[in-house]
Amino acid sequence: MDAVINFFKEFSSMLPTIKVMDIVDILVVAFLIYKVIMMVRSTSAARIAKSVLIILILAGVTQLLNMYLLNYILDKILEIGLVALIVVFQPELRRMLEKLGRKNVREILSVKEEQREIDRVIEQTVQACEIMAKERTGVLIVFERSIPLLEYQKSGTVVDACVSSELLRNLFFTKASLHDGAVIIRNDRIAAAGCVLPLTENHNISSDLGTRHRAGIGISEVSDAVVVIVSEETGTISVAISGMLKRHLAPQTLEKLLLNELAPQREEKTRNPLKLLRRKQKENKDAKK
Ligand SMILES: Nc1ncnc2c1ncn2[C@@H]1O[C@H](COP(=O)(O)OP(=O)(O)OP(=O)(O)O)[C@@H](O)[C@H]1O
Repeated sequence: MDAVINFFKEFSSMLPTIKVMDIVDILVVAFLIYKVIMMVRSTSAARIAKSVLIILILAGVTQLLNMYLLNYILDKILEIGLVALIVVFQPELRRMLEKLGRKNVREILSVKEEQREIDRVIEQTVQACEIMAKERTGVLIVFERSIPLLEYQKSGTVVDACVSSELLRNLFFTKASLHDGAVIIRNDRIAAAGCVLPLTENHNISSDLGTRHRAGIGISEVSDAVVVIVSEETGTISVAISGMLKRHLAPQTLEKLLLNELAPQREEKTRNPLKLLRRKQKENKDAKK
């Protein structure tokens, strides 16, 4: 308790000495922390970041309580952990630095960059699904969220590529070697293709649904992933979330659903107004038919 009181006493004595540059310094650090949180949010990195935060808090508490041995061990864990983190997140760090090099200052300061990317990913996915539904090509796309799907990714082939309608169509093209199984999308990139997913054991689902749909529902039961399925037989588009399957979706509904699930903080009015207008016109036209 004394330590806490001392801390606040010291803090209040320091207040008059704070300069403008100190405030700028704090604001810059806060902004950088915010950017890092936005970047790792809803990824496996977020879970690891939480663990690091817990260890940091424990290290602080043990220092305050003068628990030297435990504090020493936690300090060592943090030292080794930092090196381990750099090794584990080497691909993500490399991608982040590459992105940083490509952006201008305005883009670096903008918080909308990640949102624009997820919008683009959704647009490309919907475009691909619409075409593949018409062509009767079977599709199984898994959007990873906070629960890592690494063990399922391992059953497939690493792709690590930018999401585009053309690439998705190529991956599911019936004569392509990776068309069987699922594509996993992580952090707005195609992480892997040809992945084997767990089948649902739910006996209540419609008997006209085969293994592609069962696999899509299965992975949505064991994780928080959003799964898009296109039936090879009927061309219908479905989405599985938390073990529930929404069937017979129009491309526009699919887009709305994906935006809701994958970019919930996004408001309609912040999206490209021209695109919204075009979509509205198309919806009106479809309604008149
Ligand atoms: N466990 C699994 N993980 C990933 N993909 C799977 C799995 N099981 C089956 N699939 C995919 O589903 C395909 C078989 O689909 P099947 O026709 O049995 O299912 P369906 O739900 O009736 O789909 P469709 O309506 O498209 O015919 C396989 O070729 C494979 O690509």
